[in-house]
Amino acid sequence: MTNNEKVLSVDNLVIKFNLRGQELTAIRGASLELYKGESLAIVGESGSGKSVFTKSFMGLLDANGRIESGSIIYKDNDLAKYKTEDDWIKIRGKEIAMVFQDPMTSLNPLKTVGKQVQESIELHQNLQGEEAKKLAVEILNDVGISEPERRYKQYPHEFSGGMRQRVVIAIAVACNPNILICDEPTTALDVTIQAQILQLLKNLQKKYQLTIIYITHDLGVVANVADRIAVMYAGDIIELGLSEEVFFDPKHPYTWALLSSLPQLGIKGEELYSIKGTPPNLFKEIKGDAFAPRNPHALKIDFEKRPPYFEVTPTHKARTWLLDPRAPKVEPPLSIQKMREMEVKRGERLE
Ligand SMILES: Nc1ncnc2c1ncn2[C@@H]1O[C@H](COP(=O)(O)OP(=O)(O)OP(=O)(O)O)[C@@H](O)[C@H]1O
Repeated sequence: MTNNEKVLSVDNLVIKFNLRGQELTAIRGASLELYKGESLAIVGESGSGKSVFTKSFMGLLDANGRIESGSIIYKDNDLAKYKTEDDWIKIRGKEIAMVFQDPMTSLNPLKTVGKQVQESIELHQNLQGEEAKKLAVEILNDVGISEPERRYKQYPHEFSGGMRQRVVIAIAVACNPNILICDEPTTALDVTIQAQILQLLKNLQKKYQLTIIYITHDLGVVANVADRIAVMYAGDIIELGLSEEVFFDPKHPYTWALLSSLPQLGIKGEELYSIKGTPPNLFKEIKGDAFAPRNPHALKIDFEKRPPYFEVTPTHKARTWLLDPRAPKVEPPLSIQKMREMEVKRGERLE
């Protein structure tokens, strides 16, 4: 985290969808503060609400969705109250931009990639024609596209998947946004290219002073790029902390489960941990801790009352009754304890 200046404050956000006359609560009172220049990863399994949560910052909820309550404060404005496209035009791209998983859905197949970057510059920055073109070539170069002048004139189908994702990132950067949301930006790519794209985003973050939100279901992917991690479960952020706090001292049993299921953390002889059961039905009201039915350590109160956030450190908090001083002491799974021991030893070696 580079400083304490807040760029976005989300407070108690509730988002509902209407589906064939029934109501689904996708986001259940989630709060988050985003600081200038940081990179924050939002992790959680499919359906936990990562996309809905972040799409609401750009007015991109599907037509059957609505913000029921809560606020999203950006530059003294409450985006949760924005209703019209005229309102959102001022935010989308210009202030908050998004890079989606599949580059083909964001690119126009009928326009050269250079033109698409240039149009983004013309729309969002005060530059036109040759000047905009010059900057477009520069940005293509910045995102690691070699021979940018030649490639400017090519069409998306002439690029590989990884190169297309670089173009999509170039278009987002060309809007000169404050916040860049990357929704599973590397899922569709193979492992080596994934690492290159993450490194590229890291470099661009510095150069363009971006605040980045990474959305992913794979904690392993963001281990090296995120300053902070927010863990999402059933439409709420259940743990939030600096990356090393969430990795090496996780407190919520769901975070334990998520971390233990990473193949790279598997311990020889110990069966790979998998999260049993299914996420809760979001059509129904959730009582207590949403993870309780799947939590082998659940207490009676977990089924009755939603846990508040308990502060672990000034930068780390988790919504679990296990952190209540009256709770019995429960040790995290062996793989988590081992990982922590390894980190402590590594720290001692470095001292
Ligand atoms: N238009 C919609 N209508 C009804 N329900 C929706 C709609 N969009 C999203 N949802 C529901 O909202 C919940 C959160 O979805 P969301 O896409 O944010 O999850 P996610 O964590 O991003 O998952 P994934 O990793 O699969 O993208 C899910 O239960 C999903 O089915």
